[in-house]
Amino acid sequence: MMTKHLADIAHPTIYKPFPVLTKFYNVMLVGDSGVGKTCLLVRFKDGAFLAGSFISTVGIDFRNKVMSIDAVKIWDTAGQERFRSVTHAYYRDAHALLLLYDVTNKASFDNIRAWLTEIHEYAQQDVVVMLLGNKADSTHDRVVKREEGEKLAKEFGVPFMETSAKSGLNVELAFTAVAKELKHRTMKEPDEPKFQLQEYVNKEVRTAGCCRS
Ligand SMILES: Nc1nc2c(ncn2[C@@H]2O[C@H](COP(=O)(O)OP(=O)(O)OP(=O)(O)O)[C@@H](O)[C@H]2O)c(=O)[nH]1
Repeated sequence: MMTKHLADIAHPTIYKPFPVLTKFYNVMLVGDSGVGKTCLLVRFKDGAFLAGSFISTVGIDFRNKVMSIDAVKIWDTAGQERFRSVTHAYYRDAHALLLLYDVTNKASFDNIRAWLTEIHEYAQQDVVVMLLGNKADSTHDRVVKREEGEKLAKEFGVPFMETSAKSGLNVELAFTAVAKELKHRTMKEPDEPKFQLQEYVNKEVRTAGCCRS
């Protein structure tokens, strides 16, 4: 066990206590089963990809991550219908929702409208929602074009990007962007302009297959 000596405590330059984090933003991952919610969380949290056999989330799970902006508590929900009543209970505490579909699965894209209806029903009115087209690395199996995701996002007025839990494409950005928006809302002076989430995303986003990803 580590001990702290009084002599160290008397010299604040030597002993700096850890900063006390007072704020955790709740970020919830939602979308059909198998779209890659758990993988996205693991990629963001640990920088790794969970390849191989697919183990469905049961109910709900969470992980904390301290970012340079602030800390986030990420709630990984089960996409399976049978857990829906469990996950509904968590919506109202969510500050942001990352809504995922899988670019290789048309049904998961078609279900986005139903997910948005559900969000509307159970989440707070001012919740930050971002649409993510995951598995953008799967070039050969892709059935949903990036433009289709962009169009749907525009229709609902939410920011959009494609991600890949496998390659890491835009994963950090998705979480950073919502954390920046939330932080800005909390800290903003009354006369300060609003944080332009969509503009920030447009500036930072990388495209699948592009050399900059
Ligand atoms: N190619 C590719 N495969 C992915 C990606 N993300 C997830 N997968 C695969 O997709 C499958 C499902 O991933 P999960 O993260 O478990 O899906 P989920 O959305 O959490 O599923 P539920 O827990 O049932 O809601 C796994 O076999 C992953 O390896 C990705 O970005 N690219």
